[in-house]
Amino acid sequence: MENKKELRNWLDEFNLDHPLVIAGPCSAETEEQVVKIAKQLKDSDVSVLRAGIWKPRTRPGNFEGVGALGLKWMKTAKEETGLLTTTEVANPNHVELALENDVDILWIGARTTVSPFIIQEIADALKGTNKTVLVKNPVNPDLSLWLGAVERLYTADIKNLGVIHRGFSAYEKTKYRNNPEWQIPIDLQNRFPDLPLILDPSHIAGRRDIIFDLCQTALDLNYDGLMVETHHDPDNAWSDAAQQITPATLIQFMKDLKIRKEISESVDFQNKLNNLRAQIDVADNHLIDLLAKRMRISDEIGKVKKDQNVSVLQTKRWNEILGNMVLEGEQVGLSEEFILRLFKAVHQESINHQEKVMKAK
Ligand SMILES: C=C(O[C@@H]1C=C(C(=O)O)C=C[C@H]1O)C(=O)O
Repeated sequence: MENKKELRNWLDEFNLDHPLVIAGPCSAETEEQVVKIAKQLKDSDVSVLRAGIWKPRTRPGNFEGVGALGLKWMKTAKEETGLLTTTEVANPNHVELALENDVDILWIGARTTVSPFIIQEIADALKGTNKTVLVKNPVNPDLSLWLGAVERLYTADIKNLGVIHRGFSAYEKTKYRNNPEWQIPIDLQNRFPDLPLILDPSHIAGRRDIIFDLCQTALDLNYDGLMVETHHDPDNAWSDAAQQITPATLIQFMKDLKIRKEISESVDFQNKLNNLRAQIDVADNHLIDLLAKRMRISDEIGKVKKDQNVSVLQTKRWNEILGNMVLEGEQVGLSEEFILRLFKAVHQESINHQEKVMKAK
């Protein structure tokens, strides 16, 4: 699959002067709830109503969705508000029921994207339709798995495609429910600039107080849309209560968010940008020289260790460096998260260098 302008045709057809907004409850709970939320979202920037019908849960015993009945409620909501509808499908039976009930856009969840078998089954079930399918990132931070699922659908002749960034699970606990790992969707945009990219801030955040910030970051990174979990009474939602916001809050967010353009024709802006970018280029070259120098020193340490048959990894020394660098970084405005990532990468490269020295005949 190659990048093509046509990849964004389905999105362009919305003819919007703002990002595409998909909103609605985590789960469809009752007909009244679905219709009520849809009505509160109508006459705003929201174009598509979302609701989970089948809810794959991490552990059994939680509310697992109302099932096919909820699709009828979404149809009613669509008739009453004119909003399009979207839901998650996780198998061919879901696809069949969604098609029967006139769901406009289907999305594939993070736990489904990880399985090429199921993606193929879903692709087969969609053959011959012109539905738009949005593929959420897989739970693990793996761009090729994500793009593999998209490609599989594309090859099965499903041409109206998009991706949803919902964050990635991580072993280490952070302030996010799912780590954003912004680098992955940035890489994805590099390879497929015309594949519509939508942020799901709700699943990244897991809590409502950082949703606005995530949305703004996405707009700063040229995302094409937002999919936000929205409930008329978030605290009493049957699933994901902590991360849902009210329709009124979302409507206010859409007023407060700054929509960026990718370029500006202003000559003054171009001059300033060129000047600063030249300074970045110089700084980057310094970084490379410095890293190369550090690795040459590490190679020397490798030789000394080899002579004495001492192990490459020196945990005590490494922890001292890490602790010191976090403190140093803090003083010059570099986040702990960044310092840890940076130095872990530097340490790994240093180890690779020493390994090479140790293994050399
Ligand atoms: C360079 C060394 O070897 C390894 C690499 C380190 C580094 O790159 O800073 C630190 C400790 C060791 O795990 C060393 O022992 O000092």
